[in-house]
Amino acid sequence: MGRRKLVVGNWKMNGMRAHLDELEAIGRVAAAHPAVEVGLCLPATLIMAGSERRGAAFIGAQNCHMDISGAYTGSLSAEMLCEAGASWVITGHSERREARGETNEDIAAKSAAAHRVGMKVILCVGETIEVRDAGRAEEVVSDQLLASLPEGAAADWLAVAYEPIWAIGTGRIPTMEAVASMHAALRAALASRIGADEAAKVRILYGGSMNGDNAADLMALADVDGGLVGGASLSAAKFAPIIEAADQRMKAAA
Ligand SMILES: O=C[C@H](O)COP(=O)(O)O
Repeated sequence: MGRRKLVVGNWKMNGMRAHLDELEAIGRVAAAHPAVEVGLCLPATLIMAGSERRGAAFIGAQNCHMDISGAYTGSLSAEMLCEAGASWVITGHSERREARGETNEDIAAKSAAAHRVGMKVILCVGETIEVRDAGRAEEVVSDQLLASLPEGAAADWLAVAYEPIWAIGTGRIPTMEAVASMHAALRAALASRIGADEAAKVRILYGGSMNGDNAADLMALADVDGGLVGGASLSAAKFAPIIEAADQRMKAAA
């Protein structure tokens, strides 16, 4: 049995209650493509309302704290997000690694905290353009993955998202060969830690300027198991072709 494609929108710091109509429309697209697992990682303010109108899409969060509770003004625990309706959480997004100084250790701890309350995790990794140009992308990103991988990582609760930082929101993506090679390297890195059988079940998503024009090519690559989508997930009209591309690949592989 192959890996089920996973297509997740990351709304980042976008979305007010007025956008819940769009979320509902995405939930309907998800319902029309049950072979694909579809989700939306929302700003925390929309998680509760979004989870009531999500249709067949799951709702996720974009970050969580590593502790259960405590004096952390402005932070949210995994348990709080889960109670609000989030079943998944993104950890290690480059926008938090860079701007918030999150370390690999923080990310492993956040991922473990989410798992402890029964949430699933999308763990993000990716290289800068300087690292890519220096020809060190696979080595650096594989090391980053192993350093931020939580204890006991397993395919039933952890997915990985490869997001080249220079491709996020820029309209640029790596060559298909580079994406294929990176995803294979990441699976090999996972295998070295959790064993080849388990690594073969982990879904590895591509993220960074994925859209309706490039999704089919990206998802046709052997180790690309879906996408983590920013800008193109904000409307059902732009997100639907990506979900459809994933559905086509599921049908082609069946
Ligand atoms: O989490 C999503 C990624 O950062 C990709 O964002 P983007 O699709 O807007 O390039």
